[in-house]
Amino acid sequence: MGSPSHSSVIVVGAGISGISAAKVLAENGVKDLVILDASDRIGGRIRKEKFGGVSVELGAGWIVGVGGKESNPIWELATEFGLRTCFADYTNVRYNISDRSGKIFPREIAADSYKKAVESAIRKFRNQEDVGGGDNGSNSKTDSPSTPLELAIDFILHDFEMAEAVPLCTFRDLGESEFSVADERGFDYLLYKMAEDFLFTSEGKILDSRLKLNQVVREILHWERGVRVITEDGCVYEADYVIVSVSIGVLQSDIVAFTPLLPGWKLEAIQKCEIMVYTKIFLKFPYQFWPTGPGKEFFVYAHERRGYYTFWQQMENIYPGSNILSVTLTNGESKRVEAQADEDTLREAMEVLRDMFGPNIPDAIHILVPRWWNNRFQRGSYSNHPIISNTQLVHDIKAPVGRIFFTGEHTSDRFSGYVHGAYLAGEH
Ligand SMILES: Cc1cc2nc3c(=O)[nH]c(=O)nc-3n(C[C@H](O)[C@H](O)[C@H](O)COP(=O)(O)OP(=O)(O)OC[C@H]3O[C@@H](n4cnc5c(N)ncnc54)[C@H](O)[C@@H]3O)c2cc1C
Repeated sequence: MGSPSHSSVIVVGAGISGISAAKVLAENGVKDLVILDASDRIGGRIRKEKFGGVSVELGAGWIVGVGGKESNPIWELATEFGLRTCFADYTNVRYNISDRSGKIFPREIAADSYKKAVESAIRKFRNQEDVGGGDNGSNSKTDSPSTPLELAIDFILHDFEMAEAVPLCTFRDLGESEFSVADERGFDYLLYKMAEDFLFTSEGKILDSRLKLNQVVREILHWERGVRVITEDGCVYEADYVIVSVSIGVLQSDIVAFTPLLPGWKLEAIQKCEIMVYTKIFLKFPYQFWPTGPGKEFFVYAHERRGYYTFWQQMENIYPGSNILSVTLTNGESKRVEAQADEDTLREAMEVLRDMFGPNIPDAIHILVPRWWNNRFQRGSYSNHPIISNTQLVHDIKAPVGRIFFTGEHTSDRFSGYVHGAYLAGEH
């Protein structure tokens, strides 16, 4: 092993927060930096993959919060770099709910259930606010969803929208519209364009030796005058400061050891932050058998098990003629599906589709099941701070410890969970 390289700053993680942090440093004259990422690419949870002849986004796929009083910086970048997007048309989603026999619930019944679910969520939110952030158990039994329709609506509201029930900053300040990324170059094209400003690139590739991929950080030693970062393959990097941008799930796991240990308040904040697992499964068909057109982009399946292949998107708006459907699972269902063989997932998804569209639809010819929970460099999809911002928790999660700084979507006080939150946290 040669003597360790020394730089001013080491950035751990080349997701959007790590890249935006490094860019701001470079713009401010800090050019001797090193960016280490465990995987073989930049982007982290922004990740495209070729599937069924097009580029699908396994991670972030929507630019959320557009058209409000404040501008969404990711929307600005997308516009500047000509990223192809299309409007995500959720308008009719609550009326496209099928029961297990394929019948669409009548509009008035769906609307009524939806209204009740929103009212109940608002009541719960207000009660939590009154008791200062804790859940006082006010989600009474009578409020709890129990029928397949109620469970489906509860899933849409809580695992998807939330905007209608609680004043999330993203929707309140940035706007209520969402746009799907519909660009063959992928959402991560924005990261390459950002990197071009401060790293050496050629023909769409980053060739700068300051970006080091396949470097799994296992230990961060820190003392009064500097830091030392040690990777799984024994490389040692020294610097004046380190910025850690790995996900909250990675921080909760034992992959990165801090020596000396992080202080108790920091460890407590890290452990308190909840992680959401969110999985988009893609299915490719020989031909399209689902309805298309305005108000048909999303459809919902109501089952007695909450979150069981509930939320579907047809990708005709994004990639016309691609014959691809995507279904979203979350948390327990995501983990269950990650643990089983893809053929079992395909069989389950086909049973659900045959419930909705009848027995004669064709089998899917390909399936793609991302595994965010079992990816040791992610350990989940995004942070889920308690809805009522616990100011102390957010403060502690992002607070530096000596020469160690923390960034990433989970450190954003206003926009945690989102790409724009990660980007702004990195800049900050
Ligand atoms: C399925 C899914 C759907 C989503 N949908 C949306 C959406 O539609 N819109 C939206 O705004 N947001 C969405 N998000 C959230 C969004 O993707 C994230 O908030 C954002 O990309 C996080 O960026 P980050 O830089 O904080 O973290 P990351 O992108 O996770 O970057 C951290 C980097 O650290 C690296 N790393 C981890 N461990 C180590 C280690 N030990 N050593 C070295 N490197 C390490 C990782 O490889 C990774 O590249 C979604 C996320 C997922 C997973």
